[in-house]
Amino acid sequence: MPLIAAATGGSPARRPVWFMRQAGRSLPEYREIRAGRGMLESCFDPELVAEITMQPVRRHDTDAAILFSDIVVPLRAAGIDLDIVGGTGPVIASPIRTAADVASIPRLDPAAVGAVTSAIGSILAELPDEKSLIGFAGAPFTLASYLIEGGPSRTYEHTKAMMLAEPELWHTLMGRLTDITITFLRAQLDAGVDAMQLFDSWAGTLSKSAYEEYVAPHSTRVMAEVAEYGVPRIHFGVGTGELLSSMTDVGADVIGVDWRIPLDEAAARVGHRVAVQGNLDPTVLLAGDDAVLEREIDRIVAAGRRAVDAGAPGHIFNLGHGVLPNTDAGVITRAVELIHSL
Ligand SMILES: Cc1c2[nH]c(c1CCC(=O)O)Cc1[nH]c(c(CCC(=O)O)c1C)Cc1[nH]c(c(CCC(=O)O)c1C)Cc1[nH]c(c(C)c1CCC(=O)O)C2
Repeated sequence: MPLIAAATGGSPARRPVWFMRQAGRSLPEYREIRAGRGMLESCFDPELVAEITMQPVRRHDTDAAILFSDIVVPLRAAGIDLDIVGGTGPVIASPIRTAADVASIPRLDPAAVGAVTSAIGSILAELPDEKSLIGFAGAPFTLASYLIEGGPSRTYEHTKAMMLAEPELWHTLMGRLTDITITFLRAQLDAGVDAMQLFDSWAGTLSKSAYEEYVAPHSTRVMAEVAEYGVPRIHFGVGTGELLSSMTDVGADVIGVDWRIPLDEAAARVGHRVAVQGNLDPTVLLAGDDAVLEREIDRIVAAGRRAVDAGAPGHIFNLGHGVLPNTDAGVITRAVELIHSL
């Protein structure tokens, strides 16, 4: 599998590429199959999960499928009242702010994500041998930010207030979310996913010292509790240029990089200890200009080569964040062809 080879210092048969949010609104076949069905309800329908996961692999020939699910699926499965609102994201019915709120967070019974694990079985049966299935979970900090703010946020003010002013409560909350994340990942790993990605999408809002004190111990526990499976552990966040080395220290095998920092510089920041994944700006796919697409893909491929020449174990091509919903599916296919041809 090219993705596994690139993650582990091997020689991939071709340059591996997949895109965050490759399964989603950019695909007409996704919009059709999701019509009239809620996002969360879809995530608990094993046939739908398997079908949507496979759609971008069939259409674009990416080297990996990423499980169609969401970071709040294990929270919902544990019994937390929340919804995913189109155009907004996760919305929590009662934000978690007090000690009583934190104490009320349930444990996750692996049987409650049986729809996810059964979908994984169907996907693995259909996925060609050379393609990898990536499982994922939200990291404890990013989950905590949704639970505390009650939804998306620009400032994360309630989250940071709890972290700084009530550190004991914060660590109790993070401990519970860490348990849920570990259970969700282990269920996917037991079902046979080939690699996993921990999404700490919003960790970039934190200073390095806050990340290391309030977040890293919990993400370290997540990574340690899945290490025995021996599958590549990818760690990603947006705006995390200053955190890359701390996010590697928690126990990543691959560091996901957003578009703000060149891949070779990112690789140097982590001492070439781990493979790099990224990092085309998702808006490049919207520019509507083939020459721009070629030039920008060339730039990423060249930086990835320099990273590997300097000692990084490998480069997995991806975007710096998810595919934007307005992206033309044909442009994504063209990008994959280009990346494979270089
Ligand atoms: C922060 C976060 C969330 N969910 C996720 C993250 C981490 C990744 C990241 O940083 O983007 C993870 C996620 N969510 C989804 C996937 C599927 C796999 C894939 O990447 O293709 C993955 C990996 C499907 C989804 N998750 C969501 C959609 C869109 C819902 C729809 O199609 O109706 C999809 C395909 C909903 C969602 N869920 C969330 C947001 C911000 C949104 C978007 C809201 C919107 O724009 O409507 C929370």
